[in-house]
Amino acid sequence: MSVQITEQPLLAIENLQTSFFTDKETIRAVDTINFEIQRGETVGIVGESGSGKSVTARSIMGLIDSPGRVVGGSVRFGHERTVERLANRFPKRTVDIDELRNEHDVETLIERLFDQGVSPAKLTNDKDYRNRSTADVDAVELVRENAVTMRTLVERRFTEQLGITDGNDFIVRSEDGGYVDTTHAPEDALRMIRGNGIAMIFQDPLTSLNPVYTVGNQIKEALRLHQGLRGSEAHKETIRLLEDVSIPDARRRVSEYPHEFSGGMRQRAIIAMALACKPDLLICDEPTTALDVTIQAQILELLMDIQEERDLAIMFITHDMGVIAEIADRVNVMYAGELIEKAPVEELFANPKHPYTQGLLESIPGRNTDEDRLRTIEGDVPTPNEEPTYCRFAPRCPKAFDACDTVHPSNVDVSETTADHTAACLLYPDNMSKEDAVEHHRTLGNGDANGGDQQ
Ligand SMILES: Nc1ncnc2c1ncn2[C@@H]1O[C@H](COP(=O)(O)OP(=O)(O)OP(=O)(O)O)[C@@H](O)[C@H]1O
Ligand code: NI
Repeated sequence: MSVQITEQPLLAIENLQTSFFTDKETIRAVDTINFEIQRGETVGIVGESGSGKSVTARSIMGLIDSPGRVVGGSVRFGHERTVERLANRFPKRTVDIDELRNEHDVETLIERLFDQGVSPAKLTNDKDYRNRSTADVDAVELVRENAVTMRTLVERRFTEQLGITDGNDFIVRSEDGGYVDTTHAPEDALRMIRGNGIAMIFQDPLTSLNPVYTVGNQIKEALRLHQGLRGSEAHKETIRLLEDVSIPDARRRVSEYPHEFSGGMRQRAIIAMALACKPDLLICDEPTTALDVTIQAQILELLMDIQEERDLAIMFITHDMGVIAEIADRVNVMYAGELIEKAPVEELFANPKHPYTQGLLESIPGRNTDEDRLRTIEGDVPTPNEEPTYCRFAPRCPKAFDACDTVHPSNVDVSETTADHTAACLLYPDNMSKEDAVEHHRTLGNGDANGGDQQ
């Protein structure tokens, strides 16, 4: 697997918060989560039913409908081709970081924010500055240590507060990599992104295929929309795509209807349709759940092959830890709207830290000594309908103690060997005493450690 190391991730999710406002309550379906996807890698999102996986995917795609809304944070998609195309189409809503840098002095801007009472914790994610007040930190220091740059100011949208943009922008351009923020993009921009930048496949292939058109015609339509192909050119490309996803006898099957395809073949057709958009990121929401185990394995194999060929990044959603082990490079574990553990896949399986992850791993068939007595975590995921001032997993947690009911755990580093492993649990960091760890989380929670920058 070739994971290209570039400064900018392909996708950066920062403090994303999506809620559903029902008559009865506000459901915080995605509650302030942070993660990144690099080019060409597979990031798994795992968690039980109701943990917020699908809402995360739909938030990225700009597909949240009323009564739901993205209420905070950002989703930055950084593929150059998409950024260029959108910047050309929406020039008035594009901000150029390099231009801003020429026009303004970052130090002065930071000082102005300090004067308005903005704390370093809100300006930077840098741990060294998290819990310090503006009185303890000066602008020069932040700039010198690269803890705040023009890019951070733009990303965190202080530009509007500073009056250097109108705050209407959702496209950021820069020599060293720009991005499009899908949470602030209008519908016509989102359609352009969904067309070429990010494609999504769902659990049930039937809902994604129209029963009244042949499979071939539906792929051709995608090719016409996203690549401008028509006629025999489109026909040839359609057959090539069907062959790419290993549909046998593609020349004949191109003119068949979805109901003539088996479940596995339909899912292959859906993947072909997603590929017709030439996406850079493919979001798969439980694409194999409805399939039997053998077919499931074939589809996973297919996705991995395609990924290698096309240098495609994949975000793979599943509740199945076994599937995660097969396909993911890095894993995000979600629980009740929150991201509670994050690690490279080998590290997560060898060294799960959060009691919830440990529970999920114990429930994989074959990992227990006694296979018949499959252990699952007792109870259900609670509906996240209030602000977490406690640990949402505590009621089901075998390791819960008093403080879990009154202190909300933040994600902290949990590994000596990799900086890439975090968990949100009061038991960590485990090089601290329990009391100190709890105190640490209490301060992180109060100190706005995640830099929640928007309402
Ligand atoms: N349209 C909606 N209206 C109200 N609440 C919703 C809506 N969509 C999702 N939710 C709530 O958001 C939370 C997260 O749902 P989500 O579908 O993201 O879970 P999931 O992790 O994808 O679960 P599954 O594995 O079952 O697909 C749940 O509490 C769910 O009830
Ligand atoms: Ni789901």
